[in-house]
Amino acid sequence: MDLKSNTSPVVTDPAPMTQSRLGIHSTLMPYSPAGPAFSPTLFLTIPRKKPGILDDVRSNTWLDAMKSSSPTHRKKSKDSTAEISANENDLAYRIWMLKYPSALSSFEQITNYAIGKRIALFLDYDGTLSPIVDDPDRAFMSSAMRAAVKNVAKYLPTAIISGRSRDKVYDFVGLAELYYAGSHGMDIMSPVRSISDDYSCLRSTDKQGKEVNLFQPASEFLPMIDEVFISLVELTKDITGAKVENNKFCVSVHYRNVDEKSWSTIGESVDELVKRYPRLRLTHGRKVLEVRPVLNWDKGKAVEFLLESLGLNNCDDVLPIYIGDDRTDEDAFKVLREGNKGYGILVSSAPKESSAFYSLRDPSEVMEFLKCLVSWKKSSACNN
Ligand SMILES: O=P(O)(O)OC[C@H]1O[C@H](O[C@H]2O[C@H](CO)[C@@H](O)[C@H](O)[C@H]2O)[C@H](O)[C@@H](O)[C@@H]1O
Repeated sequence: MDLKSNTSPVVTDPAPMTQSRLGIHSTLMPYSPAGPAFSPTLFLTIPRKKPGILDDVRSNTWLDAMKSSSPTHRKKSKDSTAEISANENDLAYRIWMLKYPSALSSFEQITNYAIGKRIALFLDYDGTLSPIVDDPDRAFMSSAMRAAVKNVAKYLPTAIISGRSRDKVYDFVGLAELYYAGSHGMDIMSPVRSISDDYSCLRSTDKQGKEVNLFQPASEFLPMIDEVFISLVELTKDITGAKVENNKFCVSVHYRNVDEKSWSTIGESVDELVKRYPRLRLTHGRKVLEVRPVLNWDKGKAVEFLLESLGLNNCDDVLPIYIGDDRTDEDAFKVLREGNKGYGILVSSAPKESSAFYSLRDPSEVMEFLKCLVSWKKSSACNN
């Protein structure tokens, strides 16, 4: 992951990615079949020195990383200094958008690439379909957003890939016509279809009683994750505002509502605990620490798995689009960019380094984008 902690609001240039800096992604040629192949070795080699806390972030200290982990909840002040800084932020965002153009203003460009192809849509949940809120149990998506997702799924194969448990994200979204991957892709329900022997799936049934494939590469970690969940609840019980969420194959420790003075306490305690489990690692997202198995599996691999399960891999007539807002979504953006397969769209209201091609400011723009896809599909159906 190549997210850099930066003192300047304007991000630094990453290694050259495409020839374009102005949104003309001309290297996204018709799908290249030479994308990264699935490695049957799921387990990562555990390094001699176990990664320390928040090793996925290049930051001076992990406390800095915890502080910079979400652009939301900036205090609004009325004085002129705040106004100047708001203007500077706005300018920085516009400059950033030269590199990550709005997927709405670039819609025609995107659909031009999609001519003669089927778009496969992958959506993150929190911060993408639902706005970031203080209480993770109340991160509801609006009914307008649900209608937009339902509508787009009539035209395009659509999957949700979330850090939440699959059941929980299903309950939030409530649409049976989608495909769901929970626990950052470590729990995927997909249609029954014969797929590569590299993936060992179980046969199961979905909530409607239909036969499905269940892919759970971290299943052996279940007892360990449950044990760690219980310990984390105990460990954080006296830290006001801390919340521990069991996401089945990973655990989230939320510190959004914890007084900043206690962030180091919470970070240290979680780090200490995870050090006792060499097969677990600690990453972080938006005001959340995440305990996950040391496993060569992520949202990027989940996209590849779903494309294969849906019969959409190895086709040069498929254009995958992935929309997400968080660090874990970068794995999916990378798979699409490096395999020259499709587009990542980063949802962010602040400049940040990303492997995505395009950007959208917030969930309301995501909804707009989904509606545009539907209108485009409808009009292209009329024209054919
Ligand atoms: O992959 P995602 O679907 O984006 O899930 C990532 C994490 O999202 C949730 O936490 C985030 O959203 C909460 C509600 O808006 C917010 O309170 C929290 O600060 C955010 O980090 C979810 O609760 C986590 O379990 C997911 O891992």
